[in-house]
Amino acid sequence: MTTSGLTVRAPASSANLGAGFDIFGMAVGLHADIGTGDAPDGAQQIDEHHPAREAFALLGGTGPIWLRCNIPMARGLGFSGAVRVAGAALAVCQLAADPTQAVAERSNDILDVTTRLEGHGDNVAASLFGGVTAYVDPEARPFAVGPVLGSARFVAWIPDVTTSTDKSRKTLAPMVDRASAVFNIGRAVQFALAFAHDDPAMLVDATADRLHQSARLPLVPGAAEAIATGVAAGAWCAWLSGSGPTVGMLAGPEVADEVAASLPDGGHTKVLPIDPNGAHLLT
Ligand SMILES: Nc1ncnc2c1ncn2[C@@H]1O[C@H](COP(=O)(O)OP(=O)(O)OP(=O)(O)O)[C@@H](O)[C@H]1O
Ligand SMILES: N[C@@H](CCO)C(=O)O
Repeated sequence: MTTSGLTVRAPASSANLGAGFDIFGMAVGLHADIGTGDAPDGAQQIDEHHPAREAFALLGGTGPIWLRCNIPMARGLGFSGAVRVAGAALAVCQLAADPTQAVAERSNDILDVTTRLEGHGDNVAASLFGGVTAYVDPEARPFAVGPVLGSARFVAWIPDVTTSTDKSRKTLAPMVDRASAVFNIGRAVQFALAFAHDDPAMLVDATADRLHQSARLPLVPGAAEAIATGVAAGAWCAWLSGSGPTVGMLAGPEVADEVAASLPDGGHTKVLPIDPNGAHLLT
């Protein structure tokens, strides 16, 4: 809390995780803080057109709000999902008799409003609940994340270009063939089983995809190379993060820096933890 207001934090997210298009999400250690009252250093007041403000207003929030955020926009790291979740969560805290319980008590409302605003629930489920999630309409199903995969590092290769998620979705074919559907179902199950067994070996090849990556990867120079190079350097798996342009990968903590160092020019890298917490009131 600031001296005169409330502050809510929500993490960035990587969506799809390969085969789980519009389903899987992973919260990662970059954050959007949104608050009422005095804005701290580095924060900006946000206007009525901002995605966070829309979510805040839809859940009954009133008055000026500010944003402080280290999530890059339009890079496939769930900026819009995180700020919408933080805005919606701030509204329920503002309205609650006990703000400390409000995000948990009204998580269904936050998920519902932010999914409608986003048009898909994968990013917001991860930003709201933390960890690794499956959005199975209309609910979010958090994965159990055991000690081995809980200590994994999310290595991000973040190109200098941006991708509009809305525009990118419109370029995807509306129909998929049965073989591609079967391929993706198998990989998505494999990915979920890797977490159920806390077994990184099962992640190998689990992020292959035939629903969206083949259309999107050619639009990002260096992205296919980043996937191949990261896996060759020791990452268990790699995928196009959300609609891109970022490539995400999971690696053990002992090789994560080496994986990051191997990635091609044309993007900067970050080595981040999986964020286990999701949206919460900062104390
Ligand atoms: N100040 C603002 N006012 C209005 N809209 C904004 C503002 N800041 C950001 N946005 C909107 O936020 C969205 C961010 O882009 P987009 O949803 O494509 O990327 P992202 O959330 O970072 O990535 P992804 O969902 O692929 O992980 C855009 O729709 C942009 O118009
Ligand atoms: N599932 C969404 C995620 C966007 O971050 C997409 O791939 O368009």
